[in-house]
Amino acid sequence: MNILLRCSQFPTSSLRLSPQIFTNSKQNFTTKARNVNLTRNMKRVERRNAAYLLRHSTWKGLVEIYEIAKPHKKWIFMGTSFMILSSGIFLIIPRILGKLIDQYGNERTADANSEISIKFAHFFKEHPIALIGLLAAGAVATAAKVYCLQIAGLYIVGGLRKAVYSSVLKQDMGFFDKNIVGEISSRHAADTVIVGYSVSTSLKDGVRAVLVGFGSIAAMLMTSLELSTVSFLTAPIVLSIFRMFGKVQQQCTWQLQEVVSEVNQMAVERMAQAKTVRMLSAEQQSIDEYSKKNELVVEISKTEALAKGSLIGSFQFTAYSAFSSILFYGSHLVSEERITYGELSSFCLYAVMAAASLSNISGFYNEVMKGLGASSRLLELKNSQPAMTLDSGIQKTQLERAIHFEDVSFSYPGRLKTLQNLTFDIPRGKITAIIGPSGGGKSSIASLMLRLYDPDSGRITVDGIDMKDINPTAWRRSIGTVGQEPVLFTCSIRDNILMGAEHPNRISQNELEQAAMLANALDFITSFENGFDTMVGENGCKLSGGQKQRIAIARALISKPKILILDEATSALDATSDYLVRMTIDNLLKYHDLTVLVIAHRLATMQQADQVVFVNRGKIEGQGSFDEMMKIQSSIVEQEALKRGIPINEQMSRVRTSF
Ligand SMILES: Nc1ncnc2c1ncn2[C@@H]1O[C@H](COP(=O)(O)OP(=O)(O)OP(=O)(O)O)[C@@H](O)[C@H]1O
Repeated sequence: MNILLRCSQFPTSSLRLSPQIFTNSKQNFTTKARNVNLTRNMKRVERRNAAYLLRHSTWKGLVEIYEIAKPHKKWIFMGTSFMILSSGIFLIIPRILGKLIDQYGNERTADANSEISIKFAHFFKEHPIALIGLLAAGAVATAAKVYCLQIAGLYIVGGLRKAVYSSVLKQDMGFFDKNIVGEISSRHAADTVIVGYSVSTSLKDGVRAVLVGFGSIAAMLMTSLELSTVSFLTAPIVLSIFRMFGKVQQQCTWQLQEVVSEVNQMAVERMAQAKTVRMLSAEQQSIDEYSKKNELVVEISKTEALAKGSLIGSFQFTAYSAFSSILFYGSHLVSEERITYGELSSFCLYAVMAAASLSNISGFYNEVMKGLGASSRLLELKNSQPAMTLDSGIQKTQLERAIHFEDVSFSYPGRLKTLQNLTFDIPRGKITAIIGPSGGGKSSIASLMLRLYDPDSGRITVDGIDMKDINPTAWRRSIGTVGQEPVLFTCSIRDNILMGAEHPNRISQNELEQAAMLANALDFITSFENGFDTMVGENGCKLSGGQKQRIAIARALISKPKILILDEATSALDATSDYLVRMTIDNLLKYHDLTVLVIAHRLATMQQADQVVFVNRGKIEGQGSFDEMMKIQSSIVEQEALKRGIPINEQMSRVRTSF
């Protein structure tokens, strides 16, 4: 019975509250503190975002995006063709309009045969409806261009998103221990939007802006060299204004993205964990924290708005000054008959087009750089090579003799030794119960058995074959696993159970019901109005703890595994649910020919085991049959009890009542 004493010390993880970090936000938020905070946050954000994105804006990413874009070149080709057509039409129109204006006056006109635009002007003068037709053709070409390139952009981003998602899901568990899932999912969600926007902007507007920009500058030069010189004099002023305010605005945009994503992340987390927030009465605390972060958003937005306003204002000022100069000087040239009214009109239209295109090019450049920065982070995820590949190695799906742990040591990244020199067997067709205090390493043994991690030293063999040589996917498929805290996905009961099957569409309703019956879940599932199609809510929030547990058991059984890993629930289930889950597990353990590793917390489970392994602080401290273990453990239990100054008899009675 001494072993029972030991077990009483296992702190049940009953109310495993999510590790929320509610920072103390009750102190007064003075202006000074706010400013210090703002500056510090801005600096941090700047370091993390703007600098990162810019420094990582390499053109190398373009090559990879090109590879992803390759299968969709049909759309890009069609879109580019329509773009050239529409740009050509809209570039020729101002010239034709200028010539048309001249046709109506007595101004000097060039020889009708000397220029194609004059021929067009003659033609359109005779057939004005054709001019409308040409404009309509340009508009249709523009619409077709936008459609094709938008589709191409969507395919490219979809491809990138899929590549990143599948790469992330194939990473080894160490990757998830080292990286924060929130950050990865934000990269996946937010960065793909930035890349998507950048790709579609570059394809749709960028190339067009370059084409039209250079085309209109060339047309300006061809129309009048003198007027072009006057216009180009304003270019350095416009460029320096763009540089100055554009930079500030760009930095603010990056900072905003980062802070807004932090605010969102916090809000989503607190809303998703509303129950925990309510239990901690932390509503006001969360609202205060949210407001504090929101203030930062407003502060950065103010700077951004100021930069944006100054940029637009200055641009308007320079643009109007430039146009006024063109008109004044142009009228002077017309009066001296050095150019015609028509030429002045065409020139003005080309100047407007050039200014708009130059402004688009600058925005396009920023978008491309931002997109490249974001894509480098995504490509880093996409190209990240897992230490353990998912689908290579020997296809071992049956256990013939035993799984053997041979002097196995293991530690999680950044942790001291979690498991040390473990040697024991999990024989085929037997029940092995792992017992021991909380944090001793029981679940880590199960993780190694599933090959979620590889040992640092020693080895695990399956029928003599090193587990490192076995195909991890095939091996895991042959094992049914029920965790201590069942995780359900936000879908129907049916889909949750079928998640455990290799080929879900080959599972019949009968097989589904059988698995649910074995898991003691059929009765409550059929009592629901929608039966197996009942939606379980986010992480199964619409079900009780015991129901979730039984669905997780059904999921583990759906593929009829010959090996089972059960991490016995220690969560506080209500009496009936607890009883039903216990019954289910007890029934499963009676099945013949099933190899079971059970992380046991109950006396009844331990008693059913063929062997019991006692793990404490990462070491095996005892191993044998249940009865043998009771004898071996006595001295350890007594020592522990003495250390804590608890009379042994008192501990014994406490333990007995807990089982
Ligand atoms: N992913 C991880 N990264 C780093 N350390 C971990 C990780 N998972 C577990 N640990 C640490 O490894 C040690 C063993 O944990 P493990 O979950 O195996 O214990 P356990 O015996 O199953 O505990 P319990 O009975 O409370 O579930 C603990 O100190 C724990 O903090």
